[in-house]
This record gives sequence, structure tokens and C-alpha cells, in this order.
Amino acid sequence: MKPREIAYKILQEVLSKEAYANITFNKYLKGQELKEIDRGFTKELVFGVIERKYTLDFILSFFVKKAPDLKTMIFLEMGLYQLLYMDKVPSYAAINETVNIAKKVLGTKRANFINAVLRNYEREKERVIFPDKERDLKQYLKVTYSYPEWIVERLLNNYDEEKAEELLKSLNERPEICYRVNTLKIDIEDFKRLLDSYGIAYKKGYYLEEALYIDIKNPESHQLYKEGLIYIQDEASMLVSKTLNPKEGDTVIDVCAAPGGKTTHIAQLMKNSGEVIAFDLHPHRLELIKENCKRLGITNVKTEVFDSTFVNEKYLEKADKVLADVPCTGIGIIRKKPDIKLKNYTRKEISELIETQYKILDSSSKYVKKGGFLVYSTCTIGKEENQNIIMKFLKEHPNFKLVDIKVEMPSGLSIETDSRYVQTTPLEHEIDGFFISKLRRIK
Ligand SMILES: C[S@@+](CC[C@H](N)C(=O)[O-])C[C@H]1O[C@@H](n2cnc3c(N)ncnc32)[C@H](O)[C@@H]1O
Repeated sequence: MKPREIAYKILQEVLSKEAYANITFNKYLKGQELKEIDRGFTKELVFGVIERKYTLDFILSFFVKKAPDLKTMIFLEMGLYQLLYMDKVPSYAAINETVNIAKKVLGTKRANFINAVLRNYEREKERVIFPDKERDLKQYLKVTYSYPEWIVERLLNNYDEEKAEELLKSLNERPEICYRVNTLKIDIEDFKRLLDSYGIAYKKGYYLEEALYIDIKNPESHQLYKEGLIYIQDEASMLVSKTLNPKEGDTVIDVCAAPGGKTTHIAQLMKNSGEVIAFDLHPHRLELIKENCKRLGITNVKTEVFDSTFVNEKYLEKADKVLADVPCTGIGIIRKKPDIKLKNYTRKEISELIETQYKILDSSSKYVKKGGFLVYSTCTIGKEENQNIIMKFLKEHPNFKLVDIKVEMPSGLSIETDSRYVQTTPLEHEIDGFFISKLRRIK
């Protein structure tokens, strides 16, 4: 299959079945003997269309009277994306190649329609009237940076207009891929020497010594990955386990653990001693933790299928440290998972999610020993899923108090506003947008 046809198939699955873009991309690319350049092109087209969908659809609305069927729409979006954002693809190739694949997949009639719309756009771009920032800020932000309304509203609810806009912009940037060095298998300096000997370029982490930005393509098929020397993980996510600060011999419970990024980091920080108990609601996701532990040589993790909105009576007051890295809207990781933009949460769904987050935190607190610690984290931005949950928790649990997070953070990480929490963002910290807070059980 040609790259544009593969891209179409992936997009069709993601947009019609709400499949995860990363997983679907890997699934379709697995059997294909694509050259590196074609793989890169396919990736750019798939993730680019997802990332810019709201902008693309807005522009297309000036050239199609009635929204066409999903399959036709995907070809229009792919064609327009190439015209607007892929400088290296000449316009004639963007249109002709896309139309040729459309003819093969959808037949001549729909291909002719796609051809006409894309050519009309090329001829009459000035027909598009973009929203005016002064007159309709929300629509302007939505169309300019390509976001659904709920994300625009969330950021405007939490930041002033200028910062909200900067954040939306920064979440569209393509991040470098960060890796955690598995110090259970190799010393960090030895690992750097190994990279040098392979001639692989890397850059130090911004905040953490175990974080490295390594220049490798298709990491999961790389020898370094297969041997368990690295784990793909953003520095913001690593900061969570660092904040928990587990010690050798501790008992730690990670209540929403899959696929195990933080669980395996915790195990690593504990030098594979003590015990890490990892819960998750989904059995198939717990399998991912087991696979990761095997690859990384970790033996102190025990997994258990459990719904963490409930209390697991076996573990009452048993843990030195508990991590509640709860399910969330994921705004902070849009750079890596642009398909988060495709979710159209209703207010009711967000309220239900917030309720779940609170229940998980509440239940998790029951596992903490007196004097022990509880870390609450999300990979999203906004007080609704973060500060508000903690404030409510503190009101209802006088036996817990907040730990000053500034003391817990690496010195280079600036915390501007409130030292009780940390909210990282790609805009301010160059890493994903995570919220972290730490509580101590005082009685
Ligand atoms: C943010 S992810 C966790 C990421 C993980 N901590 C890591 O670092 O790799 C949230 C996880 O919570 C799980 N989950 C959702 N609802 C849950 C519940 N009620 N009880 C337990 N796990 C739940 C999801 O399956 C998902 O794996």
C-alpha cells in the first residue's frame, strides 16, 4: 500500500471507531515494508490531520455546501493538510496523489468531488474568512489552533487570554522523545558511553538525570529498548514518581498503574526491593505492566485487577506511599496524543470523570500508614481535575496535610504561583502538562 492509502485507513479507523491513533498507526505499519521517508510521511499526514482537524474542517466548510460522508471528508482533510502544512509536497502532487487513492478506494464519483473541492480551494483561498479574535475569542482560538470547545473553555477558565492562547499553541508543538534510563540494568554514565559508541546523539534531561532525549527512530524495535535499558517516558511523568520519593524496602501502592510508566520508575527508585502493588481496572492493561517489568528486569511489582474507586480492604493502612495517577482528560499530553482533541466531552461526562477522580483519591488515602505519603497526579491542565479535588479532599480529611511541593521538585523547575502544587506545561517547562500534589497523613 502507498503511504496516503495507509494514512487514509488509519484515519478512518481512528475517526469512525475512536481507536487510539498511536496503536492504530503501529498496527497498520507493522506489515508494511515502508522506506523510512514514507513512514515519516504517513505519520506526519495521520497525526497532522488529527491535530489540525478543526482548522481543516472550518476551511473546508467554505467549499462544501453540505458535510460529505466521513470517508470523503477524510480525503478532503488529507488533501488540504498537505496543501497547507506539508511544504515539501508540491500542490499538484498533494491533489493528484490524494485523488488517485480516493478513486481506488471510493470510486470515480467521489474522487471527482474531492478533486473539485481541493482545486476550488487552491483557486479561491480568499473565500475563507477566519474568525476575528476581538469579536469571537473562543471561535478564533478553536479555528486558529484547532481545538474542540471544551479545551478552549478549560484554558480560558484557568488562565488569562494571552496565556491560554500561548498554551494552546505550545500543545501543538512536536516534542522530542524522552527516555528513562533503566538504572537497574545500566549505570547512567555507562549508558551515555554506550550511546556514544553506537554514534547515537542524545541530550540531557531538563530536570532529571535519568531522563535523556535520544535520537532513535522506531524506538520500540531498537535493541536498546528490547534489552530493557530504556523506557519511553516524559520528564513530567518521571517527576511524579520522584515526588513520591519511594525508598528501598518501602511498600508502595499505585492505584491506577497501567501501562506502568510510574510503577516501573518507582520500582527502579526502590532498587527492585520492597513491594510495589499495582492496581488497574483493565486486565489487558495490567498485562502491559507485566511485559514492561519483564523487559526491564523488575521483580518487586505485584499486579491486581481492581476498581480503585472502591477500597481494597486487604491493604488498609499498609502502604508507606500511595500514588493516585488518576484517569483524566489528558490535555497536558496532546503533543504526543493529538487524538485527545477528537474527544468531545460533554459537561456531564467531565463531571462524572471528576467524581471518579475524587473517589479514587478518597479510597487511596485509606491505604496510607500514619506518617505515610499520598501523591495525586494527572496529565491534564486546569483546577477542575486538580486543585479543586485536593481542596475538597483536605476539607474532608483533616488527617492529611499538603507537603510543600517546591521542596520536592528539582531546583531548575520554576513554580511560579502556588508552591502547594505543581502544574507543568510545555510552554513554561518544555515538558508535558502534569499536575502533581503530595499529601502526608499526619494522624
Ligand atoms: C493516567 S493512566 C495511568 C498511567 C500510569 N500511571 C503510568 O504511569 O503508566 C490511568 C489508568 O487508570 C486506569 N483506571 C481507570 N479507571 C480506573 C479505576 N476505577 N480503577 C483502577 N484503574 C482505573 C486506566 O485503565 C489507566 O490505565
